[in-house]
Amino acid sequence: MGEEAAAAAANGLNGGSPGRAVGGPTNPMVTPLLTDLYQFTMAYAYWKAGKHQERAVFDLFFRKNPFGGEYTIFAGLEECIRFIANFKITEEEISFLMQCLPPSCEDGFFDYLRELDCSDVEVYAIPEGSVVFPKVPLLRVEGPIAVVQLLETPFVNLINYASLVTTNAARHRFVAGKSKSLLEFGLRRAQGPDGGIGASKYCYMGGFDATSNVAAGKLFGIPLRGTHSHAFVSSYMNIDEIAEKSLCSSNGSTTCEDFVSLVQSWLGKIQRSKPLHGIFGETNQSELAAFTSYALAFPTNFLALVDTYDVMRSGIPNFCAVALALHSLGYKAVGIRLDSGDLAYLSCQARQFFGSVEKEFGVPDFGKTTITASNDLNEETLDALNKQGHEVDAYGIGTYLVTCYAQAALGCVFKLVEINNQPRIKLSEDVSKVSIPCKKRSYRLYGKEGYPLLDIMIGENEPPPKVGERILCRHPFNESKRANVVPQHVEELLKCYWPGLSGKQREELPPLEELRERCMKQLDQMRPDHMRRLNPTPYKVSVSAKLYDFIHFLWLNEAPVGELE
Ligand SMILES: Nc1ncnc2c1ncn2[C@@H]1O[C@H](COP(=O)(O)OP(=O)(O)OP(=O)(O)O)[C@@H](O)[C@H]1O
Ligand SMILES: O=P(O)(O)OC[C@H]1O[C@H](OP(=O)(O)OP(=O)(O)O)[C@H](O)[C@@H]1O
Ligand SMILES: O=C(O)c1cccnc1
Ligand SMILES: [Mg+2]
Repeated sequence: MGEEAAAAAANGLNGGSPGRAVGGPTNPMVTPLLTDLYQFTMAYAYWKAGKHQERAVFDLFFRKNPFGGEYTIFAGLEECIRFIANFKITEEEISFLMQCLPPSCEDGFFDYLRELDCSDVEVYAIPEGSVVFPKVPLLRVEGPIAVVQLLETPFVNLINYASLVTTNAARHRFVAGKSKSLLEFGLRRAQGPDGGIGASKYCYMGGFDATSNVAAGKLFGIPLRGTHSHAFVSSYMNIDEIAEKSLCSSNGSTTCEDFVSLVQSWLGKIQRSKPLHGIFGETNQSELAAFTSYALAFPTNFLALVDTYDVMRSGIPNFCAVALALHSLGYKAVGIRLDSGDLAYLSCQARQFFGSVEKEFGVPDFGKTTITASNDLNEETLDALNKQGHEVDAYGIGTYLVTCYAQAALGCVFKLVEINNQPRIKLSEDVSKVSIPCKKRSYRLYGKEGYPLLDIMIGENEPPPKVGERILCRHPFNESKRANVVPQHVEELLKCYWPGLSGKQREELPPLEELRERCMKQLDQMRPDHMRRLNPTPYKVSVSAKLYDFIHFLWLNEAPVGELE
């Protein structure tokens, strides 16, 4: 740490911003060089023209909600703040940049880069974990144009996937329902290590209960959960492999010297029982060996993967034999995992079997034994299971969740909206791609029933909407779409997360648990028709009458008039 940085840390400052010191990005690959080359070439051109210190305002926003839905969850803000709080180009990186840029680039530019940090940058953002909508800035970044330009790529990178996968997780939670456990099992299928770590963090934010990813558990304190794999089951050849057979009872009062025989005697009882008789004959003994061995290792956490050989003819009766043996020693088995076949049918069959065991052997709550399902699950399969009726208590979801298979990217963009207090606009043939100019404020207006009605953007110096006061809200580009709103509650969306030299109070970065709670609460607050999977109602995003007029004035001003011959 350099002298200045050390002094800043000692004062609880980072880059001149008051508040608790902010640690570095989770991924050490997130450095100032994690940007596109053109950001550095533009920075040079700004510097060469003496324009690099001009004050610019950029908005970071997306244009369309993902997954065919009408909402998105905003995530990735903390990592952006961690990045700018520690933004410093090292001498080694400067040397590399000298090689990348043309030899004609003057040394003075590299001296400028050496001194560069984000102390003069201001970042206003919607709190992480919020429900957000297209066109409304998630971030408003102000500062000297050259440095803010360098932030474009890392900011968009840090927010795009984070928001996409959080939204994906929230959508899975919505279909699964609140009572089900959702376990993220995607690490092996994620797009590399960063994809895996990010997926675990943001799926938790979006409403998952736990992850199998141990590193994510350590980094973020996410609850860790897991079962075992088919390899564990098929690694056993027969029951004689188990050498250490003794198991102490749960209260420590007795020791069963031969747990294997106890399991076998319970299997015999299940086989001889009238109500269960006929469902199965001989079960697979190597599977029984695997389950018994696992129970000996984890008597208080016994959970078995039951589909290696045959779910109903082997896996379930073998599981029950081990679970009943554990029960006779005072333990309670956790449950089973199904990883193939018709999960609706098999979960119902398994539940029925557990119910019969409960009755037959008088084991309280055995019928409620947890059933976990996995195997290429996604929103559609969860929805199909709901429609068919099932008995699954927990889902382990990997590939479709973490790779965001249903949509490759969110498509966040970073657009210049003002320079030197002059509003700027980006035009496009496609109206939805026209940017909304000006340094703006955004508000969420709530109606009588407590639901958010719409988001409105206004010019920075316009008076904010007030509770009980009618305000005209206009579609930014469609003249005929407008509505008068009398809000019952008004929430300003952009808060100061990095004050630069403005002297404003900086919002603290809440722990992940709090972001998750915010996300759950916000989703609960939404009007149900915006949330439904099929043909959801679009949420309205609007601008004030004054901003509407200004957008269209600037549009006409900037767009050349065509000539027809
Ligand atoms: N009841 C159900 N309704 C709709 N989809 C289901 C149901 N049960 C399972 N699925 C899904 O159907 C797919 C079944 O996958 P697949 O055809 O590969 O069979 P499998 O059960 O995995 O067979 P295998 O034993 O060969 O692995 C998975 O995506 C799973 O999530
Ligand atoms: O199915 P996903 O949603 O990606 O969830 C994770 C999967 O990973 C594991 O097995 P893996 O897929 O590695 O092997 P398997 O399909 O042969 O069981 C597990 O059994 C799940 O099926
Ligand atoms: O713990 C599990 O069951 C698990 C973990 C990762 C992937 N598949 C399954
Ligand atoms: Mg699989």
